[in-house]
Amino acid sequence: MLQNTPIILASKSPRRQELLKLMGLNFKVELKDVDESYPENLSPAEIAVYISEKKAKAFSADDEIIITADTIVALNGEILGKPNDKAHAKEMLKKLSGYKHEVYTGVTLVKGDKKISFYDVTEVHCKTVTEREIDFYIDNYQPYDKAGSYGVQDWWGIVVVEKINGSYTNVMGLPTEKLYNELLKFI
Ligand SMILES: Cc1cn([C@H]2C[C@H](O)[C@@H](COP(=O)(O)OP(=O)(O)OP(=O)(O)O)O2)c(=O)[nH]c1=O
Repeated sequence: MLQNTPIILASKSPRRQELLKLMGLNFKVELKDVDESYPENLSPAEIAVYISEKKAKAFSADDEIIITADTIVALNGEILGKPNDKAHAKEMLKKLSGYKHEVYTGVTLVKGDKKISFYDVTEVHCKTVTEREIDFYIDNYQPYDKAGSYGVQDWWGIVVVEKINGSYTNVMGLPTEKLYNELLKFI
């Protein structure tokens, strides 16, 4: 069973750690700084997978399965990563207000010389919000560590997201449904 399989989660994301715990998996966290630049000509799905593979290359292990991931927000082809500051977060959230966008999470699994990469995409519809509501959100929820400057798991998801089409956990940072199926290929 997966629960006895040793796993390294190579991610500082508290959401990813929370989701693996909810999956009942036995894992430890290892961190390394990785340059997250990518070639300009890639699609959003390819970018998410490319960066997750880049993160995986920084690690090696024979007995454990290494899990890396990268989540990006795409709005009409524009990539929204993590904001640099409040003004940048505000700019992103104003763009997301009233429109639908996609969230892509790329995942790479490595054990010894076996590697599997995949991604999932979720469509997220946001209601229109005012500048005051955006200021309130940023000041109270500090979404500086989140792609697209929002967390579907916090106020923005509870109040602003009207509907999603696809995996909720994928938006949070790990498509757990697909991840479970892919992990089974290693045992
Ligand atoms: C869209 C969205 C993103 N996020 C988070 C998930 C990720 O932590 C972050 C995207 O940045 P990532 O670069 O994917 O991950 P990270 O920098 O947090 O951690 P690491 O690179 O070490 O794996 O945005 C949410 O928590 N909720 C959301 O709704």
